[in-house]
Amino acid sequence: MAPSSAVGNPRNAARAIDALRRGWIVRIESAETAIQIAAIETTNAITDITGLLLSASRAATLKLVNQRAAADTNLPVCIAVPADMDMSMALAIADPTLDLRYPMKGPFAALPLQDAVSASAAMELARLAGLLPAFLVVGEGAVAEEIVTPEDVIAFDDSNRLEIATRARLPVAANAEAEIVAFRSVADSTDHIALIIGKRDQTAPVVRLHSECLTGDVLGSLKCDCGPQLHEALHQISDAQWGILLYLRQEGRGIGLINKLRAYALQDQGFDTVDANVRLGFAIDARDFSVAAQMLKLLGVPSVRLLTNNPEKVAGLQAEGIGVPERLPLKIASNPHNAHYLATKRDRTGHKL
Ligand SMILES: Nc1nc2c(ncn2[C@@H]2O[C@H](COP(=O)(O)OP(=O)(O)OP(=O)(O)O)[C@@H](O)[C@H]2O)c(=O)[nH]1
Ligand SMILES: [Zn+2]
Repeated sequence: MAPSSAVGNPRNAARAIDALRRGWIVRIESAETAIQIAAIETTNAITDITGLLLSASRAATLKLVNQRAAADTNLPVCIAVPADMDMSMALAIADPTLDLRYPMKGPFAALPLQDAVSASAAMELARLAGLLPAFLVVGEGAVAEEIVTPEDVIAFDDSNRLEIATRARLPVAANAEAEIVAFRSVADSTDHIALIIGKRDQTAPVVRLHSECLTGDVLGSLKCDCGPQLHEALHQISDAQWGILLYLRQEGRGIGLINKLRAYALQDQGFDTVDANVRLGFAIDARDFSVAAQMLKLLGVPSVRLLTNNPEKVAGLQAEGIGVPERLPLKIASNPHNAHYLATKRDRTGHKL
């Protein structure tokens, strides 16, 4: 289908995200066709199920690749409803973390995908809702709670403007001279935070983009390096003339807490951090660092000395017009629980360690 030039309405996407989290039916309408879906993990007892819509990588795990044209291997897949399917079987088909518990599944038959654009929009809605990208396809007899178009989903992503909501003094352990600035996100409830440390001058500040990690930041998880990186960054910023920590609400590299914990469950089964994300049906890294660029612009900061090992962060800021004259490495000693994770970041996602 040719991409439509229709202008989307982010409100429809916001309502669709809410509906999917509640287990309600959402109708995705494109110029030519419509598909009605409900998220497998939140829905119960929906009748008139005509298929299951799964991510491309879930299809690969379920050995559905052979049934599709080579050109389609990045597209979601719709499969026929297996005989006698109940919701626990649907969940076993959807959720890769259950594969060891329910190894005997299939064979499955792929159905022709009516509308690849709508199906891809469904995958993005799942990520935005923090849900597994796996849906029941519901027949036309059912009444959808919300109607959304693929353009609405794009408009939702594009509409995520930030504004400074409030600011206050916040003495922290690393430095008593700090100010916290809260940014309200217009489109969703992911409010971001900046902590400005030291006395502002004309030089480029030392800046850290820290993506939220509840397990590492709060619980002291040893599986990643987030907690120690956060504290090391605060100290390095504090040692500089001035600097800013941007605390970005991008839990799990943008797939949300629950999906990150599913990735951890897959890591318990032996998959590394990259393969776990892919197996769940997500990008390796779903973060959008333009949000950090927006925050810096609102703070009046045109260029930064960036504390990171991740070249994507440098590129992400530069792409939005923020100068990065210098990258400062952020080295943390590994422990037996995160050594493999850090090696994977070095070997598979280009981190400079
Ligand atoms: N999906 C997923 N997310 C993870 C995993 N481990 C950590 N994270 C998330 O990864 C993010 C941490 O990334 P950062 O430390 O900001 O960035 P980075 O890409 O490691 O780059 P640096 O700036 O070099 O630290 C947080 O959002 C964590 O929740 C994992 O195994 N799976
Ligand atoms: Zn972490």
